[in-house]
Amino acid sequence: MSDVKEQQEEEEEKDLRSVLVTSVLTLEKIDQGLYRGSHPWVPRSNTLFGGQIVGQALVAAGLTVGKGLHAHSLHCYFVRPGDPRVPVLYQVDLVRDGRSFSVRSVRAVQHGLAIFVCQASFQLDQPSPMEHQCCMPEAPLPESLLTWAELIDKAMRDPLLSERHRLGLSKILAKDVPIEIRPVLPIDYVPGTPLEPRQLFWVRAKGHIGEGDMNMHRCVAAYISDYSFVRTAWHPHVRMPMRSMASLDHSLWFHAPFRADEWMLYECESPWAGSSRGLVLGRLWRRDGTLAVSCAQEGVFRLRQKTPGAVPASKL
Ligand SMILES: CCCC(=O)SCCNC(=O)CCNC(=O)[C@H](O)C(C)(C)COP(=O)(O)OP(=O)(O)OC[C@H]1O[C@@H](n2cnc3c(N)ncnc32)[C@H](O)[C@@H]1OP(=O)(O)O
Repeated sequence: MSDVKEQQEEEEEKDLRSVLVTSVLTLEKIDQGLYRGSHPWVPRSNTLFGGQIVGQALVAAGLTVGKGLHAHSLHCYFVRPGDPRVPVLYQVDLVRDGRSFSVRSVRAVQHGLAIFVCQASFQLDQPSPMEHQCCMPEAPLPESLLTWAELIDKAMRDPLLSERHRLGLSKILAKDVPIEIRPVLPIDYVPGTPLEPRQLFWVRAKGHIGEGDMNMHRCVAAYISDYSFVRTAWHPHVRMPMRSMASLDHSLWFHAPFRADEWMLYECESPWAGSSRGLVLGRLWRRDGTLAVSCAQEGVFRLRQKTPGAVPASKL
């Protein structure tokens, strides 16, 4: 094969690789245990996407552990909104290296202040006869479902949709998110329709990641796991006007190997909301029914108090 053709093929292969791996989760090394991350995608809130910070922090921690160690859990707090105008610095503290486990503490900093802190633990592969898991919920296969974008496109063709909602949906469509979603349960295209505090959707990274490093698939899953997660707690309350919503913390446990560029079923459920907070629990399933990842997150929801005049007449 000629050099030019080989180079061309290499370039094409590179283009097919997920942008999550080639840019979002590629960190620049500044010094020992110090890394810099950039943000190719910024949500409409104009603060940094929590999943990106979690994913990048896990990449930074993983760069400091020995070969053969894989992330099995991490526990994070989002303490300040991230500023999309400047990069994020990740400072990794090598807390302990034991025979089986290595623990790292990561502090994400902008403008000299912590925006995020987390602890991550890595383990050498240690098979054990003690094994069990619960069952994957039943769901139609992803190939039989419409994508989120197709569903929104369909909703936008509804002649009864108001101009305001049409504009909102077109903004969602315009977002170039590096993940693909196929909802199993109905989603709230039209704001104001209360739903169960539950979500079920197939999800995978856009593009090809390949077998690669198991830690990279875990970092991609960390990114994906924050997408649309916390709003599960908001589903039954959408009629209450909201001033702001943000994730406060995020925890992940990795159970079995998986590929983040292959379809996984994301099961999200909110068992509780109160005190301006909502708790969401999640499970990422491999399509063969293996439980790959468990997650938990609490979010803060600041609602506008209804004025006494807003009480419906039927309740007076
Ligand atoms: C939703 C998609 C999922 C995501 O990815 S979200 C992105 C990841 N998460 C984040 O960026 C959250 C980062 N963390 C934070 O911003 C703060 O920790 C968080 C959650 C706001 C809590 O902070 P606080 O302790 O309240 O901090 P603060 O005093 O600086 O206030 C921040 C804003 O909240 C307001 N606030 C605080 N207590 C309040 C209250 N009781 N009632 C109404 N408003 C209240 C406060 O005025 C301030 O508002 P503003 O920003 O000045 O407009």
